[in-house]
Amino acid sequence: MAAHTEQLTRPATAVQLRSLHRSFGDRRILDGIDLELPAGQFTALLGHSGSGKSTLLRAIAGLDHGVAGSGQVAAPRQVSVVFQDSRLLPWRRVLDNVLLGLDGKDAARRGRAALAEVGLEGRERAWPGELSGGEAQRAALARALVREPELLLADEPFGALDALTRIRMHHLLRELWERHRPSVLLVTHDVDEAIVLADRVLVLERGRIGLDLTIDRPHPRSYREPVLGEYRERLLAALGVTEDHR
Ligand SMILES: Nc1ncnc2c1ncn2[C@@H]1O[C@H](COP(=O)(O)OP(=O)(O)OP(=O)(O)O)[C@@H](O)[C@H]1O
Repeated sequence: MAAHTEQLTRPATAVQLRSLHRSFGDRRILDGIDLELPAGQFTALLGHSGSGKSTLLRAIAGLDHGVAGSGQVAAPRQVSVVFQDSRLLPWRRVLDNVLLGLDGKDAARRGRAALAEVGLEGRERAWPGELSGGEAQRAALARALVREPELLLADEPFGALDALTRIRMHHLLRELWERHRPSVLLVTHDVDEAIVLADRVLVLERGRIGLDLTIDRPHPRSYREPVLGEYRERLLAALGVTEDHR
């Protein structure tokens, strides 16, 4: 059985993984991961398709009960997860989706404020089917943020969006992070997305963290900054992408 997720006692550290293993049948996906994510850090996780990024994220979220494995996972109690699709319930209006499971007199006001923060003021009573892909992901972000998570786990949240919407969402996510300062772990297959958004980029490789890179550049960053090219080269090399493959 997978290890139980417990609350960390050291608030300076958001996530602590010790010797994390996960397997499906006889295929070992995560092979002894040791990792610490400091509180409030924006981290991206890269890796080839099938390298185990989502498996790692689900282990941190405590969403992998029944998966074979061992090791320790410590993570905050307040965790929100955003996926590639918004997972809004189609039969509930946007605000009701954001508020799902929230109690308290203040909940509706907080939900409206969260929707305003992601640029969806006035769409509270819309049905999810009336939203564009980008708007639906905005609503998913509002639903995540209204819970004031200490840790935001995002599994390719912009993977299904067009290039322009994606860039707008990058700005939004970074802005929201600056305002709320949760720890973020963003799973992506997009090297540029990782470099522009995150202050630390991890590469998952053969079940381990193959590269742990600090991106020490001020924000906002542009894709075209030449200095980011050096980080890109290092990450692409870690992913095994050489000039010949581009
Ligand atoms: N429930 C499952 N049962 C069996 N195998 C699984 C299961 N979930 C994932 N796997 C396998 O584990 C490996 C890692 O999957 P995972 O989804 O974590 O990779 P990923 O890096 O997120 O991939 P992608 O970038 O394509 O989303 C894959 O080979 C996948 O087929």
